[in-house]
Amino acid sequence: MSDRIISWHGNPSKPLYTPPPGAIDAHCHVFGPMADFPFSAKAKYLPEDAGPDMLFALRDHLGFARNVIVQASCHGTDNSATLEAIAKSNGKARGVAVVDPAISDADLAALHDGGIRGIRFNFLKRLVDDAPKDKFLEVASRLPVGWHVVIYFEADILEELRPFMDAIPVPLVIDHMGRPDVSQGPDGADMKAFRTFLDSRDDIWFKATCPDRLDPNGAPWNAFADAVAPLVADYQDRVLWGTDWPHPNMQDAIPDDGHLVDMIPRIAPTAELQRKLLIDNPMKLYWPEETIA
Ligand SMILES: O=C(O)c1cc(C(=O)O)oc(=O)c1
Repeated sequence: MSDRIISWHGNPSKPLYTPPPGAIDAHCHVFGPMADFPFSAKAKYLPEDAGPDMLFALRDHLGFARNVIVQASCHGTDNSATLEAIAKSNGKARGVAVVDPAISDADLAALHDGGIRGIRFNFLKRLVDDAPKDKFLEVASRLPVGWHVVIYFEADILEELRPFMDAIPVPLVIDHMGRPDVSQGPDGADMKAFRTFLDSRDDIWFKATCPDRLDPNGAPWNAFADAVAPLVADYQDRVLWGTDWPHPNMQDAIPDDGHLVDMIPRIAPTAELQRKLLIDNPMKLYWPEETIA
């Protein structure tokens, strides 16, 4: 692999929309810094450094209070960079790890102590070499209490993954809604299939994220807003939101993070929907001890 890439905006705008106090960016990543946390030998992209100081500066600039840091594929199963970012956050970040499925129970417990509350299974062939379902199921059956599984897949393998996902005994969180083709509209085949999946269990959550990845027409992402707003309204107690900063692999269409935040009122138009999306829902998954039972 050769040049390191930059996939994030150098000077994102200040959003016009102000998130409510306590709002959580529930999907973001850190890259490196490489000198301290080298990238995986199996990484499919080699980014410039985008460490915790940059992430927390962006959090403040955009008007958020907390982050959920999802282990990026370029760091493989070494969660040190994610753990270091959580440790530096003064309790304002928690995370999702990617683990070798053979991880010991003691190492899972250590991840919990470091602020991890879930593990991620990635099924995108352009990001990972293999995704062993049998091994994933085994580790999913012995996670620390309160953890969930985050799954990243593309819409064309939703049906194929159903038996596997149905067998996971903890809550599921689906990254980027399983990448529907939002240009099909709110009643398109991909959205319908995703709704059927959501209706199969009441503990499937999803992230209404990544208009930049999912809207083939680009900014201002009208197709994304049209397709996703009804989903947020209908599943308002199970939806999360995040920037996806530093936008892995988006170097050819880098989104302005301020504009991403300005999508929030377009997919969640009322104060109540916004509170659920940005505070109540992510708090239940990541800071449950602070929520009233
Ligand atoms: O679509 C992607 O390229 C992508 C990659 C990663 C990662 O490399 O972990 O995470 C994401 O949420 C999205």
